[in-house]
Amino acid sequence: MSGAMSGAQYAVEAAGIEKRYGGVVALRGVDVRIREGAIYGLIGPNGAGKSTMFDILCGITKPDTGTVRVLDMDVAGLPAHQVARRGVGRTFQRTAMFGESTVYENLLFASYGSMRHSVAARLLRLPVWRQDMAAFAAKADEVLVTCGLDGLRDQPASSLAYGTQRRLAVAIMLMNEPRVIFLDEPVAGMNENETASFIELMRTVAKGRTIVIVEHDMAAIGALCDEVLVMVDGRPIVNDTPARALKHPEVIAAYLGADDDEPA
Ligand SMILES: Nc1ncnc2c1ncn2[C@@H]1O[C@H](COP(=O)(O)OP(=O)(O)OP(=O)(O)O)[C@@H](O)[C@H]1O
Repeated sequence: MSGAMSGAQYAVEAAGIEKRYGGVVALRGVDVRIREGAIYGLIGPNGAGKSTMFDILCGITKPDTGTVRVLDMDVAGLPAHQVARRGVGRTFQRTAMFGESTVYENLLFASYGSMRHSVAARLLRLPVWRQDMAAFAAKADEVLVTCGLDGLRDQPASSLAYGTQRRLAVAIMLMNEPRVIFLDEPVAGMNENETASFIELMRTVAKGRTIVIVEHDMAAIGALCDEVLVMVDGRPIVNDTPARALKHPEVIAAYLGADDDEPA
């Protein structure tokens, strides 16, 4: 692997990651170091091991071998829900939300886990409940504006256009104030305008956060990422800026050999 960038603080550090599924070797020894504040892409042809690596970095899949630290947590040794509670957010390819509920209600549901009040406090409208709800309302207002959803708060989630639903998925994630965000193919299925507006949103959201993206859309990767790791056949090939990584001879050869993506 060549061209790794230097940086003092890493939000994500994984070393020696190996993973097998029965006889299939998905990852053959992958190291990743992602600087705090970076927008970092995992790319490569189909079957390269990107999704497996991504799931390992955010704690959903456990590696067979290797260590993973995110925000100094030992992610490989923690249950996924604990990782999620400690500053790590993730969106999924299939949008996870309550379709019949409004945009605002979806934000409220996402916030219950971090609220302090009991059911009794809510029923009795005790001060602890009022404080939680005031904090929620302030946060929700901020997140709705950031995500361009402030005019849509009372709309059922299922009535939103696909690209807007994806922005709601980001809003839901932002309610828990993640410091590291994992985005799984965020612009897949979006039209050109939706993609452009999503990229704009990600630039805003990236301020003060680290973002890790798996994405097949190379234009989106080029527009967003400071740095990419190109994986081929379970191995890291190059870690560099998108423009330089996509000129690497092994990367060009790997994409030419695949029938799915084009590297430029
Ligand atoms: N749950 C699983 N069971 C068996 N094999 C798996 C499983 N998940 C992944 N694999 C295999 O591991 C390898 C890496 O898959 P992975 O999905 O991580 O690649 P990818 O780069 O994300 O591919 P794509 O771009 O097509 O999503 C592939 O050979 C895949 O078939």
